[in-house]
Amino acid sequence: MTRVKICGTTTVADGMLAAEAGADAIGLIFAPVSRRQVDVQTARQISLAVGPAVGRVGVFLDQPLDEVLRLAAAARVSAVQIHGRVSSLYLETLACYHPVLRVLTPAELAGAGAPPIGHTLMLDAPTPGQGVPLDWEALRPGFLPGSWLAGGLGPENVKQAIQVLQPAGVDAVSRLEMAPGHKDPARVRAFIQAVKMASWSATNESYPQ
Ligand SMILES: O=C(O)c1ccccc1N[C@@H]1O[C@H](COP(=O)(O)O)[C@@H](O)[C@H]1O
Repeated sequence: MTRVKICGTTTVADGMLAAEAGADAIGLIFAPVSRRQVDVQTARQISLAVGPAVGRVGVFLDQPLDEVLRLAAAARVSAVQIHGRVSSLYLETLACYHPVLRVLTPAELAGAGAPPIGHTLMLDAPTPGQGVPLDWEALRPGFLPGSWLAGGLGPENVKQAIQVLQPAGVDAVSRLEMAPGHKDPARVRAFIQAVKMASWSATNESYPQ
């Protein structure tokens, strides 16, 4: 079953929207460059509102390890998503505290081996959060089992992405919004439904009739 994360959550209402629509996780973006950056007090309120059954993924880009740990703890996240160039020690240290969703670009994937314990890989565009899809067919040879997929996913194309790559999870934001940081409820619901239908089809079509 492909998991689904709805990212760029900036309000309790949008967090509850995703949770009630069946999202497995929501993303709370702390990267200062993001138009969807959420303050840590609001993030904690969102985490507490959606409750323990929904993953809360803190999203970071080019931020010091101590800042990541401080924000992650204060916001009550259940995992951290790390973009950008960081050392192995940075990632190993972080994995002592939180499950790590390590984001790689297609170019970085070429040289990456299987992730260490506590890490899950996610493929995303070089500039995240822009709604630009990756070339899924080109990714197919090197896409590691258990990896997640992001980049330009929406209700209209996620079924094809799942059919091509069978990702363990999918993650989206741009194509689910009315404005940066503000979700379109109908598109969020349609995206989650499309993921679940595509995942169900892929599972059941593989069984011998
Ligand atoms: O969305 C952002 O502003 C952002 C900023 C910095 C790091 C990550 C960001 N978002 C991530 O981008 C992908 C999905 O993007 P899209 O659907 O193509 O718009 C997802 O991993 C978000 O966590």
